[in-house]
Amino acid sequence: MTAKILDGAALAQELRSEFKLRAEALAAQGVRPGLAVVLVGEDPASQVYVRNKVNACAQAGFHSEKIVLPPDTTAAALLERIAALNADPAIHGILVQLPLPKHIDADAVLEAILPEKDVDGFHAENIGALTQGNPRFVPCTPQGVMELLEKGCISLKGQEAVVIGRSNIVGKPMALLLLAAGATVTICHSQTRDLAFHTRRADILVAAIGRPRFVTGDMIKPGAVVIDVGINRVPEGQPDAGKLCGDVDFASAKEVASAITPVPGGVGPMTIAMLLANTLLAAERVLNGQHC
Ligand SMILES: NC(=O)C1=CN([C@@H]2O[C@H](COP(=O)(O)OP(=O)(O)OC[C@H]3O[C@@H](n4cnc5c(N)ncnc54)[C@H](OP(=O)(O)O)[C@@H]3O)[C@@H](O)[C@H]2O)C=CC1
Ligand SMILES: Nc1nc(=O)c2c([nH]1)NC[C@@H]1CN(c3ccc(C(=O)N[C@@H](CCC(=O)O)C(=O)O)cc3)C=[N+]21
Repeated sequence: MTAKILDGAALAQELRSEFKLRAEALAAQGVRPGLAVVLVGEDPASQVYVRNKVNACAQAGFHSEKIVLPPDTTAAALLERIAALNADPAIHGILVQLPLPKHIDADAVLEAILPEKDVDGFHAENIGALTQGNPRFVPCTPQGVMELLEKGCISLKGQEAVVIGRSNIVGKPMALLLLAAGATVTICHSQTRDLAFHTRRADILVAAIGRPRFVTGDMIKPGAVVIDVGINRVPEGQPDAGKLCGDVDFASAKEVASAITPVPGGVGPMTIAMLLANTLLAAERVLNGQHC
């Protein structure tokens, strides 16, 4: 058996065409959706992501601003930039690229973003709302995964879902969304005693670990749906060294799973599409006066 490929790149492209139409409709009413992306430092991978986000905005007819600050930027200076973006009516969404340099308290920065402009969904208020089952902005990566599952007609009610990873940006919100959709959810992490015991029980397995090709075919239940969130470089000495790979060993996993997301072309493009979706939502809410 070879698994069906859940094509995130194609679905993201489809969604982005829809967003363009919605942005045009908003612009006709005098509001052009605007996203600000703030990058502190010179990490090359972050630079690529930020460029991709800004390009996606341009293609969909959004206004966007890229704010690049030097690596030695103080927390106070960053907070000042955020305060200015909070007050800027042309900006509906603010994203501060993570990770931030170690000398800056990332939580304090995320809390400084106005909740109604927090298109990443990382502000405590938005996480609280999601936890209570009343979401305002759903974090982009887990939201993208849910869209892919829905598009793939994968039902979640009563299914055993296992999420590997418990980060605030992926693992935890992913588990909350699967739970809300009716799955029975297990969250695994680096202290989990017998990881394979859990993964082999999963009807839906989500890997958000940050370790190249960590999940192998023998850890997967035959027929499971495998979602690979990881974005890693293939280590030296392995086939395709230096290229992008996920947290799942695609070659062995696709022989066992019923459906699987590739890397690249799976969850990553969906994350960017959901960032545009959240920015549109923020702009639509301004037009409809749904906050303040
Ligand atoms: N496709 C996309 O759009 C996105 C992709 N990513 C990618 O997803 C991956 C995860 O990102 P993120 O959540 O930010 O990463 P973090 O490093 O914040 O979290 C990784 C999680 O994996 C767990 N973990 C690490 N090693 C093991 C192990 N050996 N066994 C079991 N669990 C383990 C950690 O456990 P513990 O908590 O105990 O340390 C932690 O909870 C990365 O590859 C990242 O690049 C991230 C964001 C978006
Ligand atoms: N505040 C904040 N919000 C984020 O959403 C956020 C962040 N910080 N920090 C880093 C992670 C990572 N992330 C990705 C987004 C898109 C791709 C993506 O488009 N990947 C393409 C490949 C891109 C390439 O070729 O490098 C793919 O998988 O096909 C990957 C990773 C968002 N993150």
